[in-house]
Amino acid sequence: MIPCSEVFVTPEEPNPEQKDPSLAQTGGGQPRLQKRLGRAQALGISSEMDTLYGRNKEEHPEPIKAEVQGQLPTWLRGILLRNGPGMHTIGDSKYNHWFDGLALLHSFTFKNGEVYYRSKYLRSDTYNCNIEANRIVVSEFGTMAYPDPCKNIFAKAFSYLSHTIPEFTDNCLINIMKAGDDFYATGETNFIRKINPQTLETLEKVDYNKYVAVNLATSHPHYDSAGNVLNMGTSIVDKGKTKYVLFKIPSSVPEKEKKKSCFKHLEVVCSIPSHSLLHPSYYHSFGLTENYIIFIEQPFRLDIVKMATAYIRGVNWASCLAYNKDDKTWFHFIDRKTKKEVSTKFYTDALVFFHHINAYEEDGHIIFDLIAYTDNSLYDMFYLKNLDKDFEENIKLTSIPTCKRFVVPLQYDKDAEVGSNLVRLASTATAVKEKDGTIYCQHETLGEGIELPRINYDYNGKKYKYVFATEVQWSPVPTKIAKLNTQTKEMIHWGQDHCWPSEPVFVPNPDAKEEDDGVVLTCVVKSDPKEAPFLLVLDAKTFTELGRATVNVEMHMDLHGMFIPEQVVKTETD
Ligand SMILES: CC1=C(/C=C/C(C)=C/C=C/C(C)=C/C=C/C=C(C)/C=C/C=C(C)/C=C/C=C(\C)C=O)C(C)(C)CCC1
Ligand SMILES: [Fe+2]
Repeated sequence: MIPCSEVFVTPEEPNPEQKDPSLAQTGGGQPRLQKRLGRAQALGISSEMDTLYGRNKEEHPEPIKAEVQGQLPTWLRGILLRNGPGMHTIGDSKYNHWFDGLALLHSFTFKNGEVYYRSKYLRSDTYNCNIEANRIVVSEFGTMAYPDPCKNIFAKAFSYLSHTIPEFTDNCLINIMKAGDDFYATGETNFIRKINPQTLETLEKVDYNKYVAVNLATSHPHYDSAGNVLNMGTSIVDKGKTKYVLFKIPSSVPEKEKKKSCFKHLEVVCSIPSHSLLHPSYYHSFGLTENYIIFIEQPFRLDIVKMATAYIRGVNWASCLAYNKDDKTWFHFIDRKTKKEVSTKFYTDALVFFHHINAYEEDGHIIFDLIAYTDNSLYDMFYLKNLDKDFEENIKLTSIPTCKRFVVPLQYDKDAEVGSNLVRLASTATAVKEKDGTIYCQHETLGEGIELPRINYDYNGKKYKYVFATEVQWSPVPTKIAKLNTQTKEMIHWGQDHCWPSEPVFVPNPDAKEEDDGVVLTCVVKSDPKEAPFLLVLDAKTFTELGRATVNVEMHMDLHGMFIPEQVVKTETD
């Protein structure tokens, strides 16, 4: 447990006398927490951060019927469940970074042509401790939380020693994962939180570390055809080694063990030693084909010594991430049957990426698509101080998100000449044999200015055509959503004035014959706060609007989510 009783503050702690005394009391049950939350939410509306990103959002735990315009397909039944940061100010303390905010879950339930909206803060230990203390008391990636600010350096050092390995946050704000019959909010630490997808209530806290030695784990797991979860995490300097660990969570457990959690049956698939003991790569997702797991070791690395001393040095963990543009990016391919890594060394130039799009095999090659950058300006762009009222003009990415395709020949003529391109498919991507036997890969660009990519997941690991994504140019403003045809590189778009669409989620038509038979769902928030947000339903083939469900609430900008078909979870009105 995170110790709620300790009084922590963030570095920018204001004068304690400015605090509202009604917020300073400790103890008390849920009603008091609720009251404080209300006040915290009110306090979050500051002129400095009065933007769609920084403003605290109210939760709406009871279903609100949306006003539906247009005709939603009758087969669209289930819950769109999404996650993202909703609260960045607690009492007088503020998070530094948008990705630090407290997780706010929200859902749209589709039933008989009607749509119901609800939202609820994840009651993580982090949330409870912060609200109880009425300040940020648990560190997030971009915000280090401190014990009493009056402590001098020696007191800080003592406090540091008693927190040598601080308990990580369980503020799981990034995504939603299905494991077995259950759903979890996920972040990137060793904790995930079970949630009720209908009521959005927070349930058990799961510590991956009890089942597999990882300190960090991705929030973008994959699912195999049997519904097992495949995920990976980093094990930092454990028994003198730093490694990336791939693990599998079974979709079901034997009948006689039904009461046990599926995590008890978690299996380690394999592990990949890190190129560097003290500088493991940061990664946010990985790839999967029918026969291989793809892990990309990018030169965007955590500095473990810096991390271990961050607390005492008064810096956040994010400052311990560094991109080395002169290093290589290594590709690792693990055979899913043998669990062994392909021995040939493949690499490309330095890049930064967060999202794999899809990957597949063709004629002895592995093809994988990423959204990549040439620097780390994306993370920096989301510091809240950058997202104040003039950010649309002032904040610019120095690297545009680029959809890159790599084509990697697993089977090639071992006697091929040094310097020859081993790619035998129609692509401008290359893979050139080098003197030492390593293979240097260069990408083909499929498109630019898209992020938060989604596909028809039935095509995950298979040859595919379509990417659905949010369109951005050089700023953090999502202006449109796009459908990219990876074969022709054509893009079609949906966008309207003042509309900021979220990550588009593809939902297949149950009778689908083609990859894009279905709808695309996106939450649209308005840049004018007086206008109501809506959930947009597009025909995935043509990107024409089928309908929209408008909800008169202040909706948060979110990150990721999933659609849960009705047969998987009964809808709330059942
Ligand atoms: C949202 C919009 C856009 C795009 C957004 C993108 C590309 C978002 C990517 C999000 C990522 C990479 C989120 C990662 C979050 C990571 C977190 C919260 C990690 C926490 C880890 C902790 C606390 C671990 C500590 C570990 C230690 C200390 C280990 O020693 C655009 C750009 C499309 C525009 C519209 C909106
Ligand atoms: Fe992500």
